[in-house]
Amino acid sequence: MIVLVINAGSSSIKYQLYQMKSETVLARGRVERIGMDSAIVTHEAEGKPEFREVCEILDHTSALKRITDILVHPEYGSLSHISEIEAVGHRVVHGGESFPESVVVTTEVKQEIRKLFDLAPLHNPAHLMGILAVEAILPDVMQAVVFDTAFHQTMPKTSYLYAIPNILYKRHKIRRYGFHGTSHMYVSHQAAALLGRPLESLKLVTCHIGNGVSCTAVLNGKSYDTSMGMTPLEGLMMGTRSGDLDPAIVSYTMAKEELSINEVNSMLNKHSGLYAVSGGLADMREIVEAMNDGDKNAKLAFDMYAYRLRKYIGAYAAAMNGLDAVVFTAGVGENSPQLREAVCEGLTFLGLRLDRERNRSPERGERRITEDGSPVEALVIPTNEELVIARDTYRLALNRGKGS
Ligand SMILES: Nc1ncnc2c1ncn2[C@@H]1O[C@H](COP(=O)(O)OP(=O)(O)O)[C@@H](O)[C@H]1O
Ligand SMILES: CC(=O)OP(=O)(O)O
Ligand SMILES: [Mg+2]
Repeated sequence: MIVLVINAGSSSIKYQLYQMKSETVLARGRVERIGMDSAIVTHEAEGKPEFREVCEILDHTSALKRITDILVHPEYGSLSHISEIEAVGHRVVHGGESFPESVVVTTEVKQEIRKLFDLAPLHNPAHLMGILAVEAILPDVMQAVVFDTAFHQTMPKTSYLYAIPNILYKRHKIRRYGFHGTSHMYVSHQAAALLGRPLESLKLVTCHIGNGVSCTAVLNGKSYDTSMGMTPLEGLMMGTRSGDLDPAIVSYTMAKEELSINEVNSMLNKHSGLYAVSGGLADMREIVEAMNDGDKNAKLAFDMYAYRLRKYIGAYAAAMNGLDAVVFTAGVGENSPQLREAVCEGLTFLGLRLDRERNRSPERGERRITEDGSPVEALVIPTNEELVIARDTYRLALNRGKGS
């Protein structure tokens, strides 16, 4: 069975085309910097030349159209016709409490995803656009959704409740959900394999550092605590999101600046984080470049970002009463040795001894970046949310009696 996986992030769509019987990736690619002045499209397929273009792509729907065109392109594509795709699996960021596991898309599922728009304003709208765009291009294909929130359903009440009146949880399900769960789950399994130890015996802090950023305390293979909360706004500093702040700032800013609820939400989600502190740069590559050119605001943004990561790692080591390894993953975590160094620098007290050369090596793939014998390890593990989504989609398609 051929399965197409769509991972629509806030600023990118990544996709992979799988032959599931052998779990082979037939093609993969990404559209990055969606909605910015120039988007970057990259695509590679087994036995075909690589494809790359820089063009203007304003929204997720146009991005998906570009992807399906490339998949059937005579020179770069892997399919003769788009109908060869038998199932499509989507990443969906917010599943609330309705979806503890992956499901097949139905009218009700789409309604639920829509109901959660307010709780994941940068993501759920993009996911639904993706689902609708696939419906338009492949009306008969089975679609499944795999939720970022599912892995964190194991968090204890002490982690997921807010210290506010309980009626708000009862009435409105106001609690912490956590996100990037598919990624945190995948890298924890890979970390255990790399360390050669059972996951059930490990205390890990997994750091998913992409455009969105979250850390998870993974205790004995389960999510014990995570930095994102009811929405993907809580926790660490991100590309355009503030992360943690004093909640009183919201009403105070609304009063002082005469802002509406939407305006203040937009400020915290789209105009804060690296972007706000650096004075307009949300992309870590640009931050590092500006910082190396002596830009003081970019340096401050970078330092705050790294400092906050270090604080969370320390807090989670305390939460688990110990730490075996810190795992770095996603766009920044996998590709920025400077950031990893800045985070690890202050963790020697925990027994994490970074090996600078290993950290800076251009090697890709899963690897240790600590010195031999370091009591706490640091690992780089490229995430593979797509593989987890493909497997769940395949399982759901087989359950419905579709091909093999
Ligand atoms: N070589 C690199 N050095 C530093 N940052 C990088 C590098 N490559 C990618 N990134 C950063 O990764 C981030 C995007 O990560 P990604 O996981 O793809 O995000 P998302 O899925 O949230 O869209 C961007 O901030 C980008 O600058
Ligand atoms: C939940 C979230 O922040 O996702 P992303 O990192 O893809 O923006
Ligand atoms: Mg992502």
